[in-house]
Amino acid sequence: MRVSVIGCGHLGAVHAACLAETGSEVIGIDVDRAKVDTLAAGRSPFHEPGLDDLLARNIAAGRLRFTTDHGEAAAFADVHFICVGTPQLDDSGAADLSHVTAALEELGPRLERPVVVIGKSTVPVGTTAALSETLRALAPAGDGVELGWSPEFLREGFGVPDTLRPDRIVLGTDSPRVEEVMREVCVPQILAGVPFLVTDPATAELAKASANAFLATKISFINAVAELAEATGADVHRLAAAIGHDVRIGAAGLRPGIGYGGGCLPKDVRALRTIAAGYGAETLSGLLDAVETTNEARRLWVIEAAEQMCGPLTGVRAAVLGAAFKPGTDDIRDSPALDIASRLQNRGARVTVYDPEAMDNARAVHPELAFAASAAEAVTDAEVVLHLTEWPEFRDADPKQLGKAVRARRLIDGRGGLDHARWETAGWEVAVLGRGPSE
Ligand SMILES: NC(=O)c1ccc[n+]([C@@H]2O[C@H](COP(=O)([O-])OP(=O)(O)OC[C@H]3O[C@@H](n4cnc5c(N)ncnc54)[C@H](O)[C@@H]3O)[C@@H](O)[C@H]2O)c1
Ligand SMILES: O=c1ccn([C@@H]2O[C@H](COP(=O)(O)OP(=O)(O)O[C@H]3O[C@H](CO)[C@@H](O)[C@H](O)[C@H]3O)[C@@H](O)[C@H]2O)c(=O)[nH]1
Repeated sequence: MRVSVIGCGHLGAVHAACLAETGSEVIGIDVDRAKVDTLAAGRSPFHEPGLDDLLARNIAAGRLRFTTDHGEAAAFADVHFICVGTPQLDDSGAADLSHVTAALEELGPRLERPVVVIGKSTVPVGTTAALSETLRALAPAGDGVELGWSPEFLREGFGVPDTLRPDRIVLGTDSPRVEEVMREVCVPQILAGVPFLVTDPATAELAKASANAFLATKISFINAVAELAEATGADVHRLAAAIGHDVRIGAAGLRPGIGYGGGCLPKDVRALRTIAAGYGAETLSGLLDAVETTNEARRLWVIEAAEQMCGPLTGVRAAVLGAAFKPGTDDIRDSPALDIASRLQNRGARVTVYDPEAMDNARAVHPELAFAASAAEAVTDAEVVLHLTEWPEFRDADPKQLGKAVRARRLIDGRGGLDHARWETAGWEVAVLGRGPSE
């Protein structure tokens, strides 16, 4: 099948490469010329394991190309996937749909024959219904152009395997033709046993928002329990392992720490809260308020832990290990690590950051911070070291060696995963989120 993917960022570039890998002929379109050039050269513009290989192989095989020209996509494809960004609009928390409408305004007037358009971006409930009319009115083919929504659930860092073998595919449509076309595109996944769920558009849109809200709630739940663990001498990390064995709870997404960040969970929780409040669904908006407040509280916990250890932060040299919003990516959107680094700096600390992948992105957005070329360089002369993104190289670091470089052996582990006994044996004072005073 001939498909176009409109918007080639973290979602779209992976989607385009995986569609080509599973046999579609694919054209990717983005308004960002530099991104298109990088992709066309067979390289990913961001760190996503496995994506470079897929791009290079499928471009070489002639199944995948990239352009900035929406007209080329309209002429080529029978199905178009919309993968543009839907960031937070403003302080209200609502989603900004301007990229989605711009993409449809570029594409729509060029649709002269019947085609199917499938939205994959995360959008508020009701979007498909509203935009179906807009698209039909724009397209010369009129009612022959049908819009469905199939929200995406991939995780950054696992984008390729999550797309090739997702947990499920959800399609929101009332149209048998849209369903038929989507089933054809997804044949490899369906044959592999991936559940293919067809719902009305509103249910599909809300399923995506609810999935992210649930994931965020799970993280905030364990982080809220961390508060009580700290007060009572319990260890929330061991507690999480203990309750995670219950299959009804599950261990995934139950890692306590400095909370969730990234280009999705924070904005999607706020967008759903805003929608819920708008419909008078106050139980849900209240719950999501608490989820967000808990997430924010964990960032403050780190600042307070640093103050407890070092006293007033003015002039204190702090080494921050980690800048990406999680390991496995160079994405720094709404990164808890960088937010905390900035807050420490605002309180007078002299912060040096190191991350194995996200240095360029972090430097571009946070010129106020200092950056080091390695963990060893970052901790040199530090009076406190903060572990804020759990990259394997930090877990494997030798506390004895690092201890020789610092001015004071103080560690705040905001993510867990470090062998605290090993650090303590090497003479470090260790503060761990959610570990009570008895240890
Ligand atoms: N990042 C993820 O892991 C992920 C996973 C599931 C869903 N989503 C959702 O997917 C959507 C995209 O997220 P992302 O992380 O890929 O964002 P992104 O910012 O990485 O990529 C969006 C891309 O769209 C391009 N674009 C904007 N307007 C365009 C237009 N009119 N025509 C063509 N291209 C245009 C931008 O230049 C950019 O490259 C969002 O709704 C997000 O919530 C993201
Ligand atoms: O137990 C956990 C799991 C995650 N996190 C944090 O939560 C954030 C989000 O992590 P994750 O869900 O792995 O990352 P994303 O790549 O942002 O993926 C989420 O957002 C995507 C965009 O909507 C969805 O498609 C995915 O299903 C959903 O997991 C990160 O800051 C993590 O550090 C925790 O603190 N504890």
